[in-house]
Amino acid sequence: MAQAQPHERIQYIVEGGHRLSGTIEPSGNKNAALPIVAAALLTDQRVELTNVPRIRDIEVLVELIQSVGAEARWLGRNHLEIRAANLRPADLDPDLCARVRASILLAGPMLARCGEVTLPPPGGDVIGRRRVDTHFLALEQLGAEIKTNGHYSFKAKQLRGADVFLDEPSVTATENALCAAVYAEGTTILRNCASEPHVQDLALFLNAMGAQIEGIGTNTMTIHGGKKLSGCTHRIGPDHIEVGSLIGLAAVTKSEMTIKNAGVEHLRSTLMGFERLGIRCQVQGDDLFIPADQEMRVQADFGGHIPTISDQPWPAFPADTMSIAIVTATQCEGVVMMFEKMFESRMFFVDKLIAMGARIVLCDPHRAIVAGPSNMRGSRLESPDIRAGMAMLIAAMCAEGTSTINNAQQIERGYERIDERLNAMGAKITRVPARA
Ligand SMILES: CC(=O)N[C@H]1[C@@H](OP(=O)(O)OP(=O)(O)OC[C@H]2O[C@@H](n3ccc(=O)[nH]c3=O)[C@H](O)[C@@H]2O)O[C@H](CO)[C@@H](O)[C@@H]1O
Ligand SMILES: C=C(OP(=O)(O)O)C(=O)O
Repeated sequence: MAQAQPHERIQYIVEGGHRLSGTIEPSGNKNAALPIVAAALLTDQRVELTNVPRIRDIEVLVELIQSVGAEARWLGRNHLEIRAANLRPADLDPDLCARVRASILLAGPMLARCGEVTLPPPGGDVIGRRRVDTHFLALEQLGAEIKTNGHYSFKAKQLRGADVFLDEPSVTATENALCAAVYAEGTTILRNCASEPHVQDLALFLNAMGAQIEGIGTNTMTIHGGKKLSGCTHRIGPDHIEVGSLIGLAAVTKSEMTIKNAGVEHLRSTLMGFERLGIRCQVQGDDLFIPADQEMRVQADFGGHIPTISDQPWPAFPADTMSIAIVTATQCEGVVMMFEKMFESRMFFVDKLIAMGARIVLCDPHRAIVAGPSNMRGSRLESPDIRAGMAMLIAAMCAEGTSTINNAQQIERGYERIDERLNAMGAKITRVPARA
């Protein structure tokens, strides 16, 4: 089983120029599974989760919940059982917390169950400043006292419902606020909240546990708190970011691909973004069929003007699909502006694509102009974050020659057995573990 161990460094050696064909199913959504695993701490009863992606971020979070007293065991490859009968607000391992952004998601559930928790700062992708202010704003208004001294200490004698207006629709802050609000006495209204598919999935999970959350999928949720939460079984929804990655990959390698159970209800903005690059997918029930013969021509705006693909909070084009859209655009005819509005360092990886032959001007940290198509050459690459790493893998697969991607354990933070699953469709990726 290709599963990186903590501290293990992974290298991918990728032979470019192979077409893929076949059927693939996306894994469960990483960013849904993470808050849901954390939210399983809200009940002392047994929770069963299926379709859990077996990725590094989940393994780390499972270790973290075990360290505060939860029992967790894998019943199958993607089937996780959690029982948090006895929780203690123990010290959390700073190294583990620093490995994932999701460690911050323990704040809401631990505060609810134990009345206190101290968290070392979270980690996650280094793609720009990762604010925690919105988490503090929401939890404070729900009754928490927060002290920061290198670590973040949260305490609450009694969480109470409140009318909370978030200063920005932060995904993980909305998730922490939801977990605290379902436990709080009284009604909470969360305004300007995030509504990504993973936020929706968490809210559906909490409702399955007995919570009463209204407005799921909108930017105002009302939570009638204080209900006794019980155990439940929940299936994690498909990862729309992985689906977007597969669309880009199929298009640039001229592959015919069917993505089974793609979760098409959450793909409108993604499909619209790729359509701007001349890539069209056919929706067949809940499957997505990607034909091999794509137009791959940038669709100009009315009047022949250069179009833009920009990300924004849901339901707009997802920030985590931006790096994939950039690498895909290098293979499309025409000029397009890529506008990353949310993170200030996410675009820096384009220098690696430029070294491979891509024609990209990085105008500033947020905007890049891509002119295609370019012939890409195999290269030595270093993956800085999950999505840039996936973008590099895609570039390597359409390049002439062989590429080496170092730091590929970053890719495995978010994509389960991606080498095996792509090789099964005709890719040539060799995974080489190397001790740090
Ligand atoms: C574990 C997890 O779920 N991680 C996801 C979560 O991170 P996370 O919850 O950390 O991201 P946030 O939603 O808090 O914010 C992401 C970035 O966007 C900025 N921002 C946010 C809202 C807004 O209206 N304007 C704006 O500029 C924030 O200041 C921040 O720089 O959501 C991000 C945005 O979808 C994703 O990239 C991450 O994969
Ligand atoms: C930025 C991401 O993840 P995280 O927030 O966990 O770093 C991502 O999934 O692209």
